[in-house]
Amino acid sequence: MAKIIVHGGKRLHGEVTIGGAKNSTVALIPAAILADTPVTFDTVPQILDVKNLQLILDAMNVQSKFENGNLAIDPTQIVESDLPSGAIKSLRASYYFMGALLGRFNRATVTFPGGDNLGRRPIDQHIKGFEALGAKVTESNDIIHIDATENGLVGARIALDTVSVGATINIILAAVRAKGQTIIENAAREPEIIDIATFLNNMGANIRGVGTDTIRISGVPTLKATNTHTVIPDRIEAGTYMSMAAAFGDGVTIKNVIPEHLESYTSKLIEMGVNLDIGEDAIHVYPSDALQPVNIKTMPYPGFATDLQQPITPLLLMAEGESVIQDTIYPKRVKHIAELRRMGGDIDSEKPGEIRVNHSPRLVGTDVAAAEIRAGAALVIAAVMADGDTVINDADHILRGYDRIQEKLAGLGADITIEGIDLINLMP
Ligand SMILES: CC(=O)N[C@H]1[C@@H](OP(=O)(O)OP(=O)(O)OC[C@H]2O[C@@H](n3ccc(=O)[nH]c3=O)[C@H](O)[C@@H]2O)O[C@H](CO)[C@@H](O)[C@@H]1O
Ligand SMILES: C=C(OP(=O)(O)O)C(=O)O
Repeated sequence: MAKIIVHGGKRLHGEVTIGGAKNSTVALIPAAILADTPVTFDTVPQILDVKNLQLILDAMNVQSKFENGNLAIDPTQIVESDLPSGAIKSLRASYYFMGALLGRFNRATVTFPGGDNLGRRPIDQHIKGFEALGAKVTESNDIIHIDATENGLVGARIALDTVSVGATINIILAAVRAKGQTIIENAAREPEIIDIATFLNNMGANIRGVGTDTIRISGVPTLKATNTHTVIPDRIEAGTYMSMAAAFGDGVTIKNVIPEHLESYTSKLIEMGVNLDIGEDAIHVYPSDALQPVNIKTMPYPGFATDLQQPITPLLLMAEGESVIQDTIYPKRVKHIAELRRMGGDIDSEKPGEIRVNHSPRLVGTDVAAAEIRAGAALVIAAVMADGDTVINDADHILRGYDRIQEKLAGLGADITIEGIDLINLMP
């Protein structure tokens, strides 16, 4: 496991450019196997999840080449094969191979996915969708078998019981080449879902209503790429740098953002008293002094993202009073709390799903561990703000989803090193 070492106390200033969204990229890569031509993406983030998805592609004889943010994938020689369970378990989004393989071969055998340990993460809604499209789903020894070879996939009306990003995308992937029309009701509306649909529609798919809670997909027989797809900017990475800049910056400009994707987040920062200059595709965060506490409830998009619940906590520690966070999506997403307390943060979660954050003007560096990606992001922010050195163990979780974090933070003036991983090839 990698370690991130931060010599804290250096205030941030300058510019940082946000990469392509992790949660788009990790769905776009499995979606690429639905194409009958090679496909290319740009502004792909340099993250461990991409590396592991490439290993999975490799096992299926799908060649991929990743250089300078450009990812080329050739699925034209794809074969069905056993997928590497280590790579599947290293990330959540490997579950998109269920929908994508189903769309391509009418069947899929995939190990139950991994990803961040945020409490229970069922996939019953994905399975409900596959079954509605005519697939038979069985599970044995942690492996899910999905089979629609007898009659093929046939469009259906699917009302999701829970608003789920993963289930919405997985059903789109399975339905895009199915016979007839599929309607997803109570669909998730995250910008990453629009990005996947844009990629597929540009290849000839017929997906309408994405961004609303009713999505209509008319199946098409073939998908062909004719241009490079640019991944949308990562709103969670942007929010992470905004929290850092507001808590410990002397003026930071965050470039390559879509401000509309961050509205529920920026409105909380403004409520706290953070001064922002929101441009067309950049946000400048001014240094802030007296910050007010706020209450936050995480909700599906366009609500406040659960993935920004942890990254905002170091900023809330600077507010003069008590802030209360309720994570309605993942009530057990609290792995940052014990670690922030060890750094001097007055933060606790005595009631399930409720986090209380109190004014803690001085954080001190120590040894901590990143139990998952956004808990890790909160620790990186706290480490930058803290007096002394912080060693963040288990940092692979952070590198799963933060593009070139050492380079970006060093560019803002932080003193950060990463050990235990070759940062160019992301190999141990
Ligand atoms: C790779 C990726 O894009 N990951 C994101 C995705 O995860 P993921 O797609 O796994 O999360 P979902 O949107 O599916 O989950 C939302 C809620 O629905 C529940 N649920 C979900 C599916 C299901 O079949 N049954 C069920 O009960 C979950 O337990 C959770 O409480 O959205 C989450 C919520 O915005 C984010 O935190 C993750 O960063
Ligand atoms: C929870 C997250 O990721 P994943 O769903 O890939 O585990 C995240 O990006 O915050």
